[in-house]
Amino acid sequence: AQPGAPAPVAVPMRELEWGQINFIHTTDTHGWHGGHLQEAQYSADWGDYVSFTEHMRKKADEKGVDLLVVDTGDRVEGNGLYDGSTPKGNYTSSIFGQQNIDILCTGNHELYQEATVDREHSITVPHFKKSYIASNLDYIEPETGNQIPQAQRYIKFKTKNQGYTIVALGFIFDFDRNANNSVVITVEETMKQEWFQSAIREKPDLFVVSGHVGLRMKEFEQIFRVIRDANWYTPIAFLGGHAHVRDARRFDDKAFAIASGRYFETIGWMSIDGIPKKSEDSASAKATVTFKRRYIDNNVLGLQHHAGVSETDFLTPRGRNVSQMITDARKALNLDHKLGCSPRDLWMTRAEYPNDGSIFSWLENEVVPDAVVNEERADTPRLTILNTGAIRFDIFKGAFTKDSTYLISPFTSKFNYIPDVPYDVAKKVIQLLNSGGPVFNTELDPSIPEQMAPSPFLGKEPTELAAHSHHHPHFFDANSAQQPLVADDADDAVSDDEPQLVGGYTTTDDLGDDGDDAVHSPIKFYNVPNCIQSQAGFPEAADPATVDLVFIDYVQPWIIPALKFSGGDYSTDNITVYLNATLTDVIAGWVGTHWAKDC
Ligand SMILES: Nc1ccn([C@@H]2O[C@H](COP(=O)(O)O)[C@@H](O)[C@H]2O)c(=O)n1
Repeated sequence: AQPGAPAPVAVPMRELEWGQINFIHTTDTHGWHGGHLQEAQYSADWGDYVSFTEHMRKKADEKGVDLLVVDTGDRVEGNGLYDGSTPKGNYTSSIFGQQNIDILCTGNHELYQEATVDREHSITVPHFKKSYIASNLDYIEPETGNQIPQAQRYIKFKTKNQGYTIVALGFIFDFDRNANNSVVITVEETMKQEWFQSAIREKPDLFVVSGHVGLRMKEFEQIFRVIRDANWYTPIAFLGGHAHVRDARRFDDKAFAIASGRYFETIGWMSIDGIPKKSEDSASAKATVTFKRRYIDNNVLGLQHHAGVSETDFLTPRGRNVSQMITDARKALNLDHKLGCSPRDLWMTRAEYPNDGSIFSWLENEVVPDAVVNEERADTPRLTILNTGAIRFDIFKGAFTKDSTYLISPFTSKFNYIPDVPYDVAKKVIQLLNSGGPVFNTELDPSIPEQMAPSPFLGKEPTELAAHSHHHPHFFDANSAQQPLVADDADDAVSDDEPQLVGGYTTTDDLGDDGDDAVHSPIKFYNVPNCIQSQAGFPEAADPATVDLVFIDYVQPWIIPALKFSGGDYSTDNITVYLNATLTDVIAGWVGTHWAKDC
């Protein structure tokens, strides 16, 4: 753990169950490789993780079983350790690269910016030459314009201890907001390609499908069906991500999937037993394959427990060195530099919106009206729209640092506007963006933020919108299977004869409700809309005739259609820059001016 991180407390634990092939899985770490410096439960850093996997590999060798370490993308964007450097990722690439990873693939956040795609291609892919898989992702070479696979399409290998043959694939969901130097081939198209058709006929003992894909999204379902049609009895292990949830899904009795949360809070564990060897067993149809899973809270106490080593023996030389690399990087980036002190906790989904404790109410009422201002248009009434997905994390009472600004909102999106829009037209846009209602009221799956958010147009889309129907602002679902950990509430106290529980993830998945390694008390959390809107510069006497319609550029694809739907005929020609600053800059500036420096 990093210096200054709070020490975790011992909690009731569920053990890991080992099988013949075991997986340790991270996903959606978003640069949190230094761990959580304000949450004891998640305070282990990437160095601790390196130590942990070294112990676990040794344990696997002693047991004569196999262990594979997997990462399924979105390693970038969301933490000062990544976003605070120039270029972004200057430190995290080498820190991440210290882990010995057997299978890894790309997430959508590795693809939003051209520079990120380039760095992935020139640093991470060659570093993990044997294990990086890009089944449906191409790279456009800047020098030649040639379209080439970002990495190998699939890998085939034999496991170290038992010699099982594995064919591993690495997908990203059908993402289409990727930078121009990358090409995402849809999963459906990919599966028609010759190499894929050969790969699924390789007759391995186990298929491993890694993917930056939510377990309930259509892509894993498609892949499962095609592999299963060609291989009736071969076990298939899916390792997914993107949805930021702990989850496990059963496809059939020989195919399971795990997703391992977000922000390096969770280390996923999946084990498979009863895998028949093709070379030895012709009756594989009869084999009973069992899958187990565990969601490990990422703190040193828990990692020591699972590794079965004492506190003094836990840190390996390599792991210790990685922790030091992180400490040095955080120092060089000045991430602990305090900008101000938050007077209270501000929650994304743990407080109702609108409410005093909601980060969105704070932005809407205090930050945006004050700090998203174009000085030349300051006297013109304005409506400013932000997608709630632009906010990535809570603010805790106390020091708000340079690091916090990136935890809250790391994106490079800036503010655009359309001037002088009739108020009667402009005011309807927010209603349209939010009119999809709560995700769980739709037939779509609740746990998939990007692809599955409902259309804000409730099936009445203007035709040009239909083509972008999965481009909706990130929608957080309050009723998803599991919830982010925060400190226990006083009123959650358990009776005297039960152990004191810490509030945290209480996951229910296709295998039941016993997946979390730490037994937690549950936490309530709430829905928030797709977008929020701030109003500023309005006259007191009456509504204005026209307003500037300001919006963060991420939501631009919906603005023109929404205006059209509201009776305003605009095109992208009417859109210009309002403020050349990111939300990160805006929040940092506001905090520096408004919050006290002593805490
Ligand atoms: N410039 C951006 C990029 C992304 N977002 C939000 O992030 C969501 C995707 O993040 P995941 O971790 O879920 O992959 C996306 O849906 C947006 O809400 C953004 O606001 N600005």
